[in-house]
Amino acid sequence: MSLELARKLPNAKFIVQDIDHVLQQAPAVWSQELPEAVQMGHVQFMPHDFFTAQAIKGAGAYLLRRILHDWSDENCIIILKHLKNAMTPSSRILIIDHVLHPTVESGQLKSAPPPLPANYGIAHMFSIMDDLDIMSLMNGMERTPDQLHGLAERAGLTVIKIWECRGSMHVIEMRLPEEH
Ligand SMILES: C[S@@+](CC[C@H](N)C(=O)[O-])C[C@H]1O[C@@H](n2cnc3c(N)ncnc32)[C@H](O)[C@@H]1O
Repeated sequence: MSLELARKLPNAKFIVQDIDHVLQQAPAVWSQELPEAVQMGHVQFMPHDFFTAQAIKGAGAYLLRRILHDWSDENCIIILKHLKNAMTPSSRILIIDHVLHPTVESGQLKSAPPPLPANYGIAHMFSIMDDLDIMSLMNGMERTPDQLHGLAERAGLTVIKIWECRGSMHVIEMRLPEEH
């Protein structure tokens, strides 16, 4: 996803993190797909275990695409707390995952008009199937807006907005809570 964003945002800087043996494949892909970003130093590759402290402090955005759905709540809270400790007030975490839309409305997602169920019924099937897949494969889960708010709260963060996208994956924006 960073590669596609780098195409759209040619002046942005990206630091791609993953566990070492996975990350080793990234430079060749970027060099082939977007060599100008590599040549201009707009992308760096940094091995990182997200269960350890985040070395990049005060990034504009920490992007987690299809990461949290692999993990239990307890592990997600560890991942989020490490990011929280690296954030400044202008930083945000952008989580890209399926967001489960309850059939009885969520209040935080746009509902289908009656008589359809609030989540458009079968149109939401893929997210629910993905929820079952990820539970059986990884002991993970897709989450409802309330569950995402719960994770944020337990990690000491705030969900600012769930950005609804045309597909079934949405962008959940979290920030540090405002100081009072
Ligand atoms: C479902 S893939 C998502 C990859 C990518 N974000 C995407 O959207 O295509 C999950 C990624 O998490 C990485 N990962 C797993 N455990 C990790 C850890 N402890 N620290 C950092 N990355 C990890 C995997 O290597 C894999 O690349």
